[in-house]
Amino acid sequence: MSIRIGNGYDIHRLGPDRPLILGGVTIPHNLGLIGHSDADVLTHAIMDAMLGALSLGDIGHYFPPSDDQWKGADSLELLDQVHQMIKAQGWSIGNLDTVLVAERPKLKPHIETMRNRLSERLSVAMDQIGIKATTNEKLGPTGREEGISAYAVVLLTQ
Ligand SMILES: Nc1ccn([C@@H]2O[C@H](COP(=O)(O)O)[C@@H](O)[C@H]2O)c(=O)n1
Ligand SMILES: C[C@@]1(CO)OP(=O)(O)OP(=O)(O)OC[C@H]1O
Repeated sequence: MSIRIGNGYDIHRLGPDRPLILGGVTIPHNLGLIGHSDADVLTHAIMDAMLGALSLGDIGHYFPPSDDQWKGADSLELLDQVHQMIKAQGWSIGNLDTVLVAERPKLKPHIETMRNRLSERLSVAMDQIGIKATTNEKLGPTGREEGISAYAVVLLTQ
């Protein structure tokens, strides 16, 4: 068996009149993430980790923010495309693990829903999807609630 590992990171600004979508799940909050797409920072980090594992570049290469085609894009649909790319090369997801950095809202009540949504979308078991949340102890841009960031590590097997 061959294995490959990749990591991904993303951050998006928070602002009013936007939904907060994380891992394909809309989370009730007074602020949402701003982006050209739906700004699902968790799914973006996961896609970059999947691409990185196979040295395929990053999501901006495939879905340029300058292209109107991706305006308001559902990041789960982009995830489907990235998943197809890795499957086309004969790779499967071994597991993935992620960290969400958000001062607010409390994400713990939504983590199982996110894990479930992503495991269904990627056709893997829930125990292959790790999602953790932490505050940034009020430090830096995430600590000041200017944005939410996400880190992801993905292991691929062949
Ligand atoms: N947005 C968040 C941030 C954290 N949590 C949960 O709280 C725990 C403690 O967080 P600290 O940053 O104070 O270490 C963390 O382990 C998460 O379980 C959360 O639900 N939502
Ligand atoms: C998926 C894309 C598409 O515009 O989403 P954005 O909302 O622009 O988010 P970002 O993480 O800044 O860049 C990735 C883009 O490719």
